[in-house]
Amino acid sequence: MQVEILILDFGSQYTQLIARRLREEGVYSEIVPYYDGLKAATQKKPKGIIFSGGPASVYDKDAYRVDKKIYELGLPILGICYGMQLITVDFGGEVVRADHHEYGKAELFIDEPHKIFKDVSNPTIVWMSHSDRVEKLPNGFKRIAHTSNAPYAAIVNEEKEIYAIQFHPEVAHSVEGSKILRNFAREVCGVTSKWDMAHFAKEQIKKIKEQVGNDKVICALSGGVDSSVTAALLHEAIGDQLIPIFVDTGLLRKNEREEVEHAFKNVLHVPLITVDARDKFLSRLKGVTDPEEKRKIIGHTFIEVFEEEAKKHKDAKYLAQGTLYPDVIESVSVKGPSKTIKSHHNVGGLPEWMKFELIEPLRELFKDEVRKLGLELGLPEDLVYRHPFPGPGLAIRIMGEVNEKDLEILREADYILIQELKAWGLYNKVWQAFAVLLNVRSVGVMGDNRTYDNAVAIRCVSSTDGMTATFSHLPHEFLEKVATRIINEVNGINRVVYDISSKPPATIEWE
Ligand SMILES: Nc1ncnc2c1ncn2[C@@H]1O[C@H](COP(=O)(O)OP(=O)(O)OP(=O)(O)O)[C@@H](O)[C@H]1O
Ligand SMILES: O=c1[nH]c(=O)c2[nH+]cn([C@@H]3O[C@H](COP(=O)(O)O)[C@@H](O)[C@H]3O)c2[nH]1
Ligand SMILES: NC(=O)CC[C@H](N)C(=O)O
Ligand SMILES: [Mg+2]
Repeated sequence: MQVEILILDFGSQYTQLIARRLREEGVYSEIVPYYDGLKAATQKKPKGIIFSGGPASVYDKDAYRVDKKIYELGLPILGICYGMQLITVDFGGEVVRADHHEYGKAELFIDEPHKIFKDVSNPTIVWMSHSDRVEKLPNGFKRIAHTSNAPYAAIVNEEKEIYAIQFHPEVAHSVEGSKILRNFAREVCGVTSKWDMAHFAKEQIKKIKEQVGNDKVICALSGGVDSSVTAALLHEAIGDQLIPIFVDTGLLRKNEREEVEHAFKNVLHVPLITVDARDKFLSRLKGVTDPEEKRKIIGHTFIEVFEEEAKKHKDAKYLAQGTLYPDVIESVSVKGPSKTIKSHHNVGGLPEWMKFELIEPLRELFKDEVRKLGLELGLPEDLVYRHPFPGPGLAIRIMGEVNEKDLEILREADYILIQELKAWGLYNKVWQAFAVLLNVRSVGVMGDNRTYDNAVAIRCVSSTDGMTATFSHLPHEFLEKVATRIINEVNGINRVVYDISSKPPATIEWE
C-alpha cells in the first residue's frame, strides 16, 4: 500500500483520528511512533508528514523530539498542537505555558487565504486542547490565522511548506477539520490517488496469492466480523487452500453454531470445519468461579484445541487472523504499558504454539472499514453488522460457576433480547447488547405462588471502539417488553434489571 501521508505519533489521544479522517477523504495514511519518523519517511516515501499532538510540553527535559533531518527531506509537514509547538522550537521560536488553558471550541479567524484553508469559512469553529502556546514565531514563519486566545493559531513557512496549527482538525468538533486535512493532502502535498475498499480488497487478494502460493492457510473463525472478513478475503484469494476452523466451545449463543455454519457453507461457499469441544471447555470450567481464572482456562483450552487441529493439516504453513489497526497501534504506541483489567483472549494473538507464518490482511484497517470491506466481499449484512462477541462467550456472562443448566437459561434470555432489539429496529443502533445471569436469587410471585429464582441483567451500550461506553437510552416500553417476555418464557428467571453503568468506571462485560 503506498502511504500518501505519514503520521508521527507523539502520544495524542486523537492520533488515530487523523488517519481515519484522511482515509475517509480517500487518502491512505499510516501512523508510526515519532522516534521511527525519519526512518519510516525515508522508506515509505509519503507525499507529506503530519506531527500529532501529545501530552508532553516541548520545554520539558525529556520531551519527545524528532531527528531534525526530517525537515530536510523536502516534504510538506503539518504540525498539530504539540506538533506545532515542536516545529516552533525546532525553528528557533518560543513556546511558553499559557496563562489559561484552552479546552473546547474556539472561533478561528483566517488572516490570510492559504491552500490549507481552501473552501473553509471565515471564521470557522475549531477545537482546542492545550495549555502551552507559541509565544514567539519561529524563523521563516508567518501567522495565517488566530483565535481570541491564541494569537498564533495557524502559521506557515511558505518556502519549506511547513504548516503548524494549534487546534485539532481531526476531532469532529472542528467543523471543517476534515476539509483542512484534505486540503493539506490534496492541495499542499499533491496527493491525487483515491483510496477505497474495492481498491484495498484487490491489492490484498493479489498479495495473499503471491505470498501463499500452493500452501494452505488455517484461519480461526468465530463468526465475528473480524475473522469472518479475514476468511472471506482469503477464500477469494486462495479458494480451497483455506482451512477455516470454528470451535464450538459450548459457550456460544442460541443457534450460533448453526448460523455460522450456514453462513459459511451456504452463503459464502466456504467449507467450514467445526470442532466440537464443548465437553473439554465445560469440564475444565467446573467449579471455577473467579473471572480471571475462567478467562485463562478458556484461553488455554482454545490453544490446545487449535494445536490438535493443526496437527491434522501438516501442509498448512500459514495462520490467518483478524488483527485490526487499533490492535497494532496499541502495541507500538508511544504510551506506556497499561494495566491489565481483564485478560482478553485472542486465539491468534498467542504465538507460542506457532510454527506458522502469520497472515493479517486487516492489520491496516479500523472496524468500520472492515465492515465496509465485508460488504464489498459480499458478506451478508447481518454478519457484517453483528455485535462483537467475546471469545470466552457466555462463560463471562454467568456470574460464578458455569454449568449447562445456567447456559441454557442465559441463551434463552439473550435470544429474547436480541429478537426484540431487531423487532424494534434497535439492533443496529446499539454497539453491543446481551443478557447476564446474575446468580442472585430473589422472591417473586407468579400465579399466586411464591418463586425464589434467578435474576438477569440486560446490558446495552453505545460505543465506537469498546474502549469507552455509555449505557443505551432505550425506550421504557421496549425494556418492559423484554423483561415481560424473559420472565414469562424463561424458566428459572423471575426478575430482570437494566444495567445503567458506563465504562469507565464499569466495563462492558461483567467479568
Ligand atoms: N469459537 C471460536 N472458534 C474459532 N476461533 C475463535 C472463536 N472465538 C474466537 N476466535 C478467534 O479469536 C479471535 C478474536 O475474537 P474477537 O471476538 O476479538 O474477533 P471476532 O470474533 O473475529 O470479531 P468480533 O469482534 O466482531 O466478535 C477471532 O478473530 C477468532 O480468530
Ligand atoms: O475477543 C474478545 N475476547 C475477550 O476475552 C473479551 N473480553 C471482552 N471482550 C469484548 O471487548 C469489549 C470491551 O469489553 P470490556 O469493557 O468488558 O473489557 C466488548 O466488546 C467485549 O465484548 C472480549 N473480546
Ligand atoms: N493536545 C496537545 O498536543 C497538547 C500539547 C501540549 N501538551 C499543551 O498542553 O499545549
Ligand atoms: Mg468475536
